[in-house]
Amino acid sequence: MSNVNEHASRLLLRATPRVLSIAGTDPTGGAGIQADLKSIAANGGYGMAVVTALVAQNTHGVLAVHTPSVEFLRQQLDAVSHDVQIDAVKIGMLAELAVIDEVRSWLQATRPPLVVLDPVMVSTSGDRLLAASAEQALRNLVSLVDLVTPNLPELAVLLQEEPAANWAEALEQGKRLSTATGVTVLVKGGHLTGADCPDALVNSHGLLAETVVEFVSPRVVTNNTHGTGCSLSSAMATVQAQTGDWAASLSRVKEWLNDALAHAHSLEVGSGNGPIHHFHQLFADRAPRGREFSESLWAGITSIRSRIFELPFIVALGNGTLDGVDFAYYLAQDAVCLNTYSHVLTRASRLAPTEEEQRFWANSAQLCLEVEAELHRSWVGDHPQPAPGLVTKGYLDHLLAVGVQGSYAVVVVALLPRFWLNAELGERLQAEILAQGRAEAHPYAAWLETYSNQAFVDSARRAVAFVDAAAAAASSGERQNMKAVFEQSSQFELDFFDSPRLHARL
Ligand SMILES: Nc1ncnc2c1ncn2[C@@H]1O[C@H](COP(=O)(O)OP(=O)(O)O)[C@@H](O)[C@H]1O
Ligand SMILES: Cc1ncc(COP(=O)(O)OP(=O)(O)O)c(N)n1
Repeated sequence: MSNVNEHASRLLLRATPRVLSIAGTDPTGGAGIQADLKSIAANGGYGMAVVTALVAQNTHGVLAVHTPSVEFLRQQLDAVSHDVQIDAVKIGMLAELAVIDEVRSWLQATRPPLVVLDPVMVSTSGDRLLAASAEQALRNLVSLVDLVTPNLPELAVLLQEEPAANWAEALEQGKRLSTATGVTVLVKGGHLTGADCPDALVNSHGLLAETVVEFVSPRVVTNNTHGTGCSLSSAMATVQAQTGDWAASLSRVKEWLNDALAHAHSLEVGSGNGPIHHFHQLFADRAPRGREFSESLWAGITSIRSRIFELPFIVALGNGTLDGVDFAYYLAQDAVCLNTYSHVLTRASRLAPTEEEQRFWANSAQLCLEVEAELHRSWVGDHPQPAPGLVTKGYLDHLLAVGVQGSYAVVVVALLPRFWLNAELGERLQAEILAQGRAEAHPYAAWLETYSNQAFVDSARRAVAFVDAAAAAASSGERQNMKAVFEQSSQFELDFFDSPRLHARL
């Protein structure tokens, strides 16, 4: 423990260290032991847990604390240490004096090779997690550990000083605590304000390359900071048991923690200060299931979809007041588009991994050519094919580039918005017309039928299902690429619907 040389000689590095958390509970899973176990696993350790206190708490605060007897605490501690070789210990909430004394006695008897102490005193919600009468005992415990990780109010209590008002003062306090205890102090900047969130390892006894080794990361704008201190300290215990280098450990842990904060909102746990996303890396890498991927694509273009329905072209198309010049421009450009679209569909068919998909994309390519011919017969007439307008050209260049360079997954996702957005548009406008009882009199009802008929809607559904299957087989990097390409094609669809307003009368 605290003695530096002793620590260095006894610390055996392990790829999967066995890490014991001695801490209180959080039934919502964001802080305490539940957070520690996730944090240890997310950082590559095997987590174990001894409960010091049962805490009825949630993302809003603490309702009650029940502290089991110290005899039972010791039985838990002994049950682990009599059987398992412990590589690192993280100590969190200790609640009261008797608990601190028992943990201290167990540490002295067991002498684990690496101990990190998070001196938990008060939660973010302002509730006490350590009896005021136990503060001195906690101060005395610091010199028995290898790393102590106080937040700014805790650092002040340990030193019996006023809380630091800024980062420079915090570092000075960290130095004083290290000098007094011989221990490395992780000074944390979470409670400060500012665009950055600094943390620093401070050791006044020459253990580090410099007395202060600082790491700064951007401050994540989020309310979901519940359990960050717990997660940081248990991650530090885990990674230090793998690397044996405090600076390298903090650098790695801070990067992980920052991403866990940035992804926290996706968990949607509780209505107060939610937990961080410990397993964001694992979730990002795992293959999506069912319609998960397409649902995330669809949700990602919510604003594009709303903007399409607000376009003057679409509003006028729906209520039948669309100017013939705009409609003619749109149809002529659509005919140009369909031709190239058919080429890219043929490419998708060539790349498709199953016969079913090959047939589907090939049939769609054929249908496109038929719709193009029908457009000429019924709407465009014998007018010569116009040059592609600016938007059409941009969209076609995008589709052709993806068609030439993209994998099957990327090609089909580039084609998807045309199926999906047109099916949505056809269905919604057709329903509007029917609701108004104007199907007979509506000038564009026959054209809208192309996209609202059941066969087209079914095709769109199958295209979505094939994209989901392709995403499930893709790497996470390729899925990111798919999402970007889908958004680009969707943006082009929006611009395409708006192009008559901008270009029809030039
Ligand atoms: N909004 C944030 N953005 C980035 N990092 C943060 C943020 N809030 C806290 N942290 C980091 O979380 C860890 C815990 O910090 P802190 O809030 O100071 O302690 P505690 O959770 O014990 O009160 C530190 O590494 C700190 O830099
Ligand atoms: C059981 C338990 N232990 C510790 C805390 C405090 O967690 P911490 O990571 O310091 O941060 P906040 O949750 O206070 O933001 C806790 N709440 N419960």
